[in-house]
Amino acid sequence: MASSCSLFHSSLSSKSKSKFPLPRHQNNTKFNRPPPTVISCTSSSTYDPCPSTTSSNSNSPSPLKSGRLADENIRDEARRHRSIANNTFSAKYVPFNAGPDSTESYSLDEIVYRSLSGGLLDVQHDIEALKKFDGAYWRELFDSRVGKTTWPYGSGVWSKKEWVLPEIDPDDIVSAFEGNSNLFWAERYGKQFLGMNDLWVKHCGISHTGSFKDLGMTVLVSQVNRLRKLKPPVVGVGCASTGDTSAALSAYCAAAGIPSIVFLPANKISIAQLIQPIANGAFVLSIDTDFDGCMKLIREVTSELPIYLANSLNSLRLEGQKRAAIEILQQFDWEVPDWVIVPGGNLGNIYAFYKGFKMCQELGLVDREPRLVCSQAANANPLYLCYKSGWIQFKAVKANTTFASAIQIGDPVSIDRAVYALKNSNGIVEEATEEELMDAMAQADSTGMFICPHTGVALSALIKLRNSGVIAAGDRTVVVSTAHGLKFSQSKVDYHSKKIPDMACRFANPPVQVKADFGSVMDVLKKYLGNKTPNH
Ligand SMILES: Cc1ncc(COP(=O)(O)O)c(C=O)c1O
Ligand SMILES: N[C@@H](CCOP(=O)(O)O)C(=O)O
Repeated sequence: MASSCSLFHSSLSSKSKSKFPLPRHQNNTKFNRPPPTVISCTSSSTYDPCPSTTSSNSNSPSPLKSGRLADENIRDEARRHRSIANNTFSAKYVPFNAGPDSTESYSLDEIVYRSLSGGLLDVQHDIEALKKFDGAYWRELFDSRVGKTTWPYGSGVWSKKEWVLPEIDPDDIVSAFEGNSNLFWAERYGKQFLGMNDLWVKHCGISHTGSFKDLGMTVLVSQVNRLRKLKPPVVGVGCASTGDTSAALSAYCAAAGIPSIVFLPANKISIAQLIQPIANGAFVLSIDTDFDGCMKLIREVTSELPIYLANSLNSLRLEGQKRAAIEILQQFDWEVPDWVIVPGGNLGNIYAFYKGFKMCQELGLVDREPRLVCSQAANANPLYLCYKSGWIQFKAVKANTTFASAIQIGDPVSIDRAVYALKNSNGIVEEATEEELMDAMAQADSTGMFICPHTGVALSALIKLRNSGVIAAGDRTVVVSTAHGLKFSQSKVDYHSKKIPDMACRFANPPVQVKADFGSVMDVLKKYLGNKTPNH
């Protein structure tokens, strides 16, 4: 931490004379300068995406039962399986939603977050190359990799490597074998509260750092790991965060030995989230502003210093996150659900889901896409307001305090991506008041889950759409749970202690204080049991 500190302080003082590569096309007024030199390299990866088609050295000792040699680790094994054939697949940055005449594109080895016009970028895969294999091929390949420890396919993200970062060498990959998260059948919750029997909760928060951010961060940090071997180096990786991006960034960077820098809005994230980057050795700045203020600062800073931007403005992140959509289809044996409901803040994830579903349809793994719902906290609802205006007008808002603190965002960077995803999936936007989201969370918890308030926001949308008949009782519906409930225990403590001003906390279940004697304990138990009827 001390060395990081001095490194960045000295860099800050030499602000205008940076000799490091700077990102292209920052569209902040401060960034109106000619695009600086960027680093670029031609990919020479020769890794064969399909291990079954590779051959190993015939002079090598005989493999162990697992396929690994006696003195090999899983990375060594992957290295031995490298093919001499050229990699068939590739991807590049292009302007997001560019017209057919656009020729602007960048190698993924360039440091670029914005297009020449200042718009967002997207990672575009060589779809024609991917289409040389049919849907059945891809389904079978992906299915064959689930539940294995083969590097890097044991990861739910890298099991789809050809669709994520096809050209990266497995040696550069930084992975915690993220993904492969539980798709939970919400049997009791669905039946009891919504009359549904095909309701599922995709637990993306049951993950290495407790949120879906791991899915995108393994991709971003792996690419940084690769870039750092090129000249000149990327010194560190930075983000603004409401607590989950920072946790994922710091963990993946720590695993790879890369410095991470996180900008956090002071007193606006949970204690669990605050301690995550601290424990992982990140350089943590607690800044007296909100998330939108931190986001503005990190964009300015990353245009001046050799710090790679890790927020979802960087379209690499979404390549990892889109994989959750593919995994949902896979978990349903490639059947498409009717609805997928996602809580939205900075709005990268809703587009990532759209993109994952779209790719599966385009490449013939499935024949349609689900309808998407994005749900926001009413206290931070710029997308909802835009949707209500008939998509006519987007206006950033001042985000107010919400228990769903990770989505307390008023000026989402991916607004254009979200609008595109929702328009193209016949999507819907909903909002949830504080009471609605906390009640939904408490009810879900009472059926055996332990969800975060953001998942409460998504469930509130489901409740509204069921009540209005938009979502039918028999519709197969997936609610995306984005973080682990344990990160947000304080909100549950407040709710169950009925300590929240102007909130009835109708489903609170406070502990009963009882004297330490047999009679007193028997009295309260008899009263409790008397109120219960057996539940068949
Ligand atoms: C727990 C949680 N849920 C939902 C979101 C919203 O995701 P996005 O910013 O991609 O809309 C975030 C972060 O913003 C988050 O941390
Ligand atoms: N909830 C996020 C907010 C930033 O989103 P990002 O996807 O753009 O990094 C967080 O946890 O920081």
